Parts: sequence; C-alpha cells; structure tokens
Amino acid sequence: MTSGTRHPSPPGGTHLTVLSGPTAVGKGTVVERLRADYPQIWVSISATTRPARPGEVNGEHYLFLTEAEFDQLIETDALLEWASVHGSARYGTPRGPVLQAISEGREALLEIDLQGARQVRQSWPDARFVFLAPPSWEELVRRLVGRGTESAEERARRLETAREEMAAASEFDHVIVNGEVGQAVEDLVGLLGL
Ligand SMILES: Nc1nc2c(ncn2[C@@H]2O[C@H](COP(=O)(O)OP(=O)(O)O)[C@@H](O)[C@H]2O)c(=O)[nH]1
Ligand SMILES: Nc1ncnc2c1ncn2[C@@H]1O[C@H](COP(=O)(O)OP(=O)(O)O)[C@@H](O)[C@H]1O
Repeated sequence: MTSGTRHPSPPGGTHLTVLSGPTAVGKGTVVERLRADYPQIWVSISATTRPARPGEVNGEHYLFLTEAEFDQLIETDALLEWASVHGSARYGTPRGPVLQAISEGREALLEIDLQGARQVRQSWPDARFVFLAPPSWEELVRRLVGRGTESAEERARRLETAREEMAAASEFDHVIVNGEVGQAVEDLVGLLGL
C-alpha cells in the first residue's frame, strides 16, 4: 500500500520508533502519558478518514480527511504507510512531518496498526519496532469491554483481529507488557535511549 520509497538509516542510529499492538492493549493511553511526561519526543499525527468524535480536534488528535483528500495523499506519495483498520476507515502517516522531526534530531514515534508497521519495515528497515502486549488475553478482553466504546459485535470483530496481531509479536524488535501504564512508558522511553 506504500510506495517503494526507502529511507536510509540516519547517522548515529535510528530515531524512528514504531509502536503497535492489539486493540485495547492501551496504546492510546501509553502514548498520551508519554506526550505529557516527555514532550521532547515527537509523536506523529495520523491522517484518517474516520469522522472526528466529540472533543477531538483536527490537527491535534488526527488530521480528519475526506476520502478524496486521503486518495490525494496516496497519489502524491505523501504517506509513509497507510492501511484500512477495523474494516472501516483508512489511517496513514504523513511522511513529511516525520522526516522533518528526524532532521531536527528528535526522537519520532508512530502509533500505528500491524499492517502499517509491516509497511514501515519495508521502507525503513532500521526503525525500532515495539509491540505493546497485554499481561494476558483475559486482561485484553477486560480492557476492551471496560472501555465501553464498541458494540458487542464490533468487539468480537476486533478480538478476532487481535488474535492475529498477538501472533505477530515475534516480528517486533521489542515487546513491552502494558501491566502498569507508568512502567510501560518508562520501558518505552528506555528503548529510545532517553
Ligand atoms: N496503519 C496505521 N494505523 C493507524 C494510524 N493511526 C492510527 N492507527 C491505528 O488505527 C486504529 C485506530 O483505532 P480506533 O480504536 O478505531 O480509534 P482511535 O481511537 O483513533 O485509536 C489503531 O489500531 C491504531 O493503531 C496510522 O497512521 N497508520
Ligand atoms: N496499563 C493499564 N492498566 C489497566 N487499564 C489500562 C491500561 N492501559 C490502558 N488501560 C485501559 O484499557 C482501555 C483501552 O486502552 P486504549 O488506550 O484505548 O487502547 P488502544 O489505544 O490500544 O486501543 C482503556 O479503558 C484504558 O483506560
């Protein structure tokens, strides 16, 4: 789904980290805490075709785009990766801001799904790939139910995908278990060398 553009490893090692993990493992929660506690880390803002939820700000949580606008980004090779997630909306990482942040010497973090992580692996093989795992399958289900944002039918669909995603953990360079949020953030920051 991405172009064939490859990015060379920058001198001094990689500054790009990709965080993935199954639905409801706590990716959003961990990244939110990281943003608050470590503002020096640059976090990518994804483009998406899903509608904004109440309280979400365009350009802050996501770039909310129409299908045509998203198509335009694909056609102009402006996305580092993109994927249809949970069968509905498309999500993608704008390439320019990532390159800009890295050229400024900042640590850059992408929170994207497994399909996106695999694409970044193709174009940016030296990036650091981190899988956020739940303490157990039962706890993952508890978090998904506890969040209360999906219908039972949607939850079942997501758990099906989550089973496949859990099986892909070994593709990643590092696995962090999200037992306690603060500890998971510290583990992640440790990998970034901060
Ligand atoms: N490939 C890809 N996946 C993304 C991107 N941004 C977010 N995602 C994934 O899309 C999913 C969004 O999930 P959802 O629960 O519907 O909404 P959220 O509240 O926006 O996270 C999560 O699995 C994210 O990891 C992106 O830029 N690229
Ligand atoms: N370490 C944790 N311990 C307990 N509950 C957590 C933890 N991390 C996240 N949660 C809860 O789990 C649910 C899913 O977290 P969320 O960040 O929305 O997941 P994701 O972004 O991976 O889909 C939320 O209700 C969140 O408050």
